[in-house]
Amino acid sequence: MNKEQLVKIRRELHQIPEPGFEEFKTQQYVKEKIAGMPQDFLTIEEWKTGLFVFVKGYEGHKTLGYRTDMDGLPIEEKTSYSFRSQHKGMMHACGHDLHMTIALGILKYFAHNQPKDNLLFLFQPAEEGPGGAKPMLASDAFQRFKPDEIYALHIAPEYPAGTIATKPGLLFANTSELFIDLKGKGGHAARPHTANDMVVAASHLVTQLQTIVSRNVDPLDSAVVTIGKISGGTKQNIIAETARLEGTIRTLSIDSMEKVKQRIRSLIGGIESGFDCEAFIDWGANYCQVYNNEELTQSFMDFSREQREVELVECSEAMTGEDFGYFLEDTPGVMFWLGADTPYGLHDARIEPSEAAIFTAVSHMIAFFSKNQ
Ligand SMILES: CC(=O)N[C@@H](CCC[C@H](N)C(=O)O)C(=O)O
Repeated sequence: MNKEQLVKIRRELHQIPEPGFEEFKTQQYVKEKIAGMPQDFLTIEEWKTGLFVFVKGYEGHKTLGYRTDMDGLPIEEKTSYSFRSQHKGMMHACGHDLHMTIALGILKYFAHNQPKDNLLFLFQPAEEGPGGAKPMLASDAFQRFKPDEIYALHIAPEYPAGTIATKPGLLFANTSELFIDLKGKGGHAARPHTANDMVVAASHLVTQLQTIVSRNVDPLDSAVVTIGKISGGTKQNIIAETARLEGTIRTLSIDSMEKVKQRIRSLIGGIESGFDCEAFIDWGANYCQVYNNEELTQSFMDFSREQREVELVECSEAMTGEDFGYFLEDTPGVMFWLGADTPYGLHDARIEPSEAAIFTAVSHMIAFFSKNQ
């Protein structure tokens, strides 16, 4: 696939971001692109709103997996693009449009040039939540095609295009979503003594949650508790009967995740008794850490170091989450960051990743998967 075709695909995908497990147009688009490739070595199987594409190798002694995510985020786009999202309130703000384009670019090459080993391409829905990796891993199709190794990438705004950054072992954190509903008693704004205000209770809780990382987690470990959304009440002169906090927890160690959750339960117990209200916790989707296989990562890094068009960086672990961690629990493999050179971070409405990153990744992964041919 030439650069112009790759850019066209990325821009078309950018315009149709969809939520997790609702990637209907995206799946259709990807299917049409694959249908336009030679079919001789391909077996395609739909899985929910995702796809498995198996490429039969001419020797086929082992199977190498390559996974891309597919979903967008509920963000109103603020880029300068002429090809902005056509789905109001949704945006590819985490690079999944680039990730899918890269997967299609690699796949097209091997649809034309039969690989020695089998390849399995996984187009995975719902990475941003509620998590497509775990059920995809448990699916019959995955168990049938079962890769021996698995690879994936994620764009990294902070590195220049042409950079690949990774490390053996722990790369991304353990995560848990966090939803807390508070229920008190509504009333007239002028009569607070007859009501039980959940805006006040929620405000106290948000402040108390900030003490977990600073006071309860070992300073030499790392954790994050972020409340990304708070809602409650109905009108400025009505005391709120309910409030809801939505957030996420990140920890580098598995033990700290349990400890943070325990502290959240205790603080919520305190809010319930202190504010005479009821509280309900939902931990939402939990993702295990992304842990790169040491040996495969060393060999991927050695290979990358030798490629002149790539700048390899050995990075530190990050507090981002990725349900690709579930594939790595099952199958040895490697995840890496792909430099995409934009001043705006992941999940920012203004992010404009460099499309040059697509070309780097496509040629790098074609060379990597071809290295033993
Ligand atoms: C790479 C990236 O940004 N991943 C997401 C994963 C979301 C996990 C889950 N929905 C949560 O919010 O905990 C991230 O936010 O790190």
